[in-house]
Amino acid sequence: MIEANALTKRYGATTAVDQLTFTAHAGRVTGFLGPNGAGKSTTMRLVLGLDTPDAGTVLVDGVPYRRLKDPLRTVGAMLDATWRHPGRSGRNHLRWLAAANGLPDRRVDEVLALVGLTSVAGKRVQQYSLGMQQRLGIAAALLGDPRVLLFDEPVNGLDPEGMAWIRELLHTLAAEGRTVFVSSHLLPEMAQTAQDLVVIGRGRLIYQGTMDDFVARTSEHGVRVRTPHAERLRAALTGQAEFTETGDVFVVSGLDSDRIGQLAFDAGATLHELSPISGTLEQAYLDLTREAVEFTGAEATR
Ligand SMILES: Nc1ncnc2c1ncn2[C@@H]1O[C@H](COP(=O)(O)OP(=O)(O)OP(=O)(O)O)[C@@H](O)[C@H]1O
Repeated sequence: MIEANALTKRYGATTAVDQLTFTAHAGRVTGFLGPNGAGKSTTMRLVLGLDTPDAGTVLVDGVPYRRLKDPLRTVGAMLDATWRHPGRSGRNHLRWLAAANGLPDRRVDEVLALVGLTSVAGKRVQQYSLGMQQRLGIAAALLGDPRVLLFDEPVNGLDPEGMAWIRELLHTLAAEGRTVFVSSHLLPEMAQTAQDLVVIGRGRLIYQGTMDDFVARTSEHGVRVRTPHAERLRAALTGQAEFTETGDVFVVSGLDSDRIGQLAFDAGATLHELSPISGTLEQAYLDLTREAVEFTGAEATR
């Protein structure tokens, strides 16, 4: 479990993390979302004791990182997958990490197998593709068999196969009872990966809860209806619900599909389609973060 309580970090005049309180639970994949500059990387660094908070606390399985007796056995992280040790092989990189942290050498081969790098373990990391570097970063995070895992943008630059592999791995790690805390800018990918969400904007919490509840908040709800009898349907819906009309397609909000079907039937309007529109993570996210976006599109393109 990761528990942040009123966590605050300032850099000069910038408050990167502002009174942030959230919990990432064991046995769940928690997605960490926020616009650029919202404070995600800073938060992850605070969790890992790489930075000191100005106020508040963050605990990893009940203990501040710096007081953990065996940090690598408690928490593993992949913050910057492109960091590498030029000239060293993947296996030697992990051996070096294991030795520095008092972990058994045999664990190196176990994690190499776990991430599918056994056959290239002797190759120099310089020659690794981005996908292989990501896998090596994940292997390093898993080295101490930790209960808590943090991944910053683990699918960045990966092909669909690589993304599917990471998704599967994160699900497995959570199913084993671990806490998995992961940031990503790829919302459709996150929608398939995370069960819980922590969303921040300008360093502050704007949502904490389940993915399902978050998506249910979206304004993109309604029912799509297609009819050759637009006039009859329009008359039936007027005063009963809000709707938009484009050709023979109506998008109705405020009534469920059972009720719309009944109204259409009573009005003698044949329906060729009656389908609820479910919200997407992307829509819910855009709705919620609109005001919290630090750099608007206009500013970002300057
Ligand atoms: N070492 C630092 N010195 C000064 N300012 C910093 C430092 N690290 C972060 N910041 C500032 O703190 C804010 C939060 O940055 P952070 O990198 O945590 O955001 P982020 O959500 O990870 O962004 P991105 O999605 O772009 O990676 C930004 O305004 C950033 O410029």
